[in-house]
Amino acid sequence: MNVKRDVVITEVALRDGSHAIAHQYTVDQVLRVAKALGEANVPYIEVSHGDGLGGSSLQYGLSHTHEMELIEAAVSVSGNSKIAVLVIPGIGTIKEIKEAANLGVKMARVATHVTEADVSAQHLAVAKNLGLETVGFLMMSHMAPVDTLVNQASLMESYGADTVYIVDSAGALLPHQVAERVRALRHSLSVNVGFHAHNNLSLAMANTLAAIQEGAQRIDGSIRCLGAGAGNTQTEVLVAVLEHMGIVTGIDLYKMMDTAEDIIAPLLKVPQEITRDNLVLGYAGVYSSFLLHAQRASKRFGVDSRDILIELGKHKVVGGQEDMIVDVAAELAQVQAAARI
Ligand SMILES: C[C@H](O)CC(=O)C(=O)O
Ligand SMILES: [Mn+2]
Repeated sequence: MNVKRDVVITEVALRDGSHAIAHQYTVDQVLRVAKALGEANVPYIEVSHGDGLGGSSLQYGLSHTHEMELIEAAVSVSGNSKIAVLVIPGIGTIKEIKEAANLGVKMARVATHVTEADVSAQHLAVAKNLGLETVGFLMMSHMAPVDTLVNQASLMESYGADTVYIVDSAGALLPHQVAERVRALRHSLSVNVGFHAHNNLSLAMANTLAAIQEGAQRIDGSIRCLGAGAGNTQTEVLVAVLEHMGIVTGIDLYKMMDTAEDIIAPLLKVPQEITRDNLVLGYAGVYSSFLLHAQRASKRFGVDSRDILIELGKHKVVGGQEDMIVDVAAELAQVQAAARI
C-alpha cells in the first residue's frame, strides 16, 4: 500500500529486541514477526544481532541463529516493507554490509558513539555505493553537548548519510533535551533527522513526541516495547497517539495490536517493564544493552546489579566496553568484602 507518511517509523524489535532475548531469535520467529509487520505496512524493519552485524561473539552474546539467515527470512516475507540492518564499524565490516545488500536489505544504519562519527565514513560510503539508503546513528547522545552533537551529525551528513539519528541509548534524556537536540540538528543539517528512544525513565513516548514536534521525520519504535533495557517507544502505542494528533504513519493500528498480542507477547520470558535495573540504566546514563551483562556479573560476583550500573555510569563507559562490566563488578566485590572485614 502506497501512502504518504508524515513520520517514517523503523521497527526495531528484531534488532534492538534481540538484546532483550539474549540474541536467541529463530528463523521461525523472524518469519512470523516480519510477515505480520509487513502486513501492517510498517515501512522499515530492522533485523540484525542486537549489537548490529557481526555482533555474535562472547563479548556481545552469541546469536542462536546466524543473522544472515534471519535477514534472508525477513526479506522473503516482508512484502512492501524494507529490511534494514544496523552496523557498528569495527564489530561489523564492509563484507557483512555487502552480504546483507545481496540478500535484499535496503537500508544500512551505521552506528557510532556520539563523539566518534569519523569512524562511520567508510561504512556509509560503501552502503551508499551499494545503492542502500543510509543512516548515521549517534549512540549515547546524552553524553555530548549539543554543539558536539551537531558537529558529529554534520560529519555523518558529509559522509553521505540520508538521515542522522539522535540515539538515546541509555534512555537518559529528558523531553526538553531531546527538543533542543532535534532543533539544533534540523537547523544545521539538510538531511532528515531521526530519533531513537529507550524507556528506562518512562520517557520514550514523551521524548519521541518532543522530537516529532521539533521536526524529526524518522522515528524508531519497538512493538510491545521489545528492546534493550525497558525497551523503546512502543510502536503500536505511538501509531495510535500519532493518529490522534493527525500525523500519518501509514501503519495499520489493529494489525500492530494483534501482532503485539499474539506474536510478540508469547516470545517474552518476562514482560518489558521498568524494573529497578532498567530504571537505574536511565538514571545513571548507562547503555541499555548492558543490562543482561550487568545482571550476569551481579550473580557471578554477588554484587547488587544497581551498584554495578551506577559505577559504570560514573566511569562513563560506552558501547563496546562490555568487558568493563566484569572488571567493575570484580572491583566492587573486593571493595565490599574489604568493608565487611
Ligand atoms: C548497538 C545498540 O544497541 C544500538 C542502539 O539501539 C542504541 O544505542 O540504543
Ligand atoms: Mn537502542
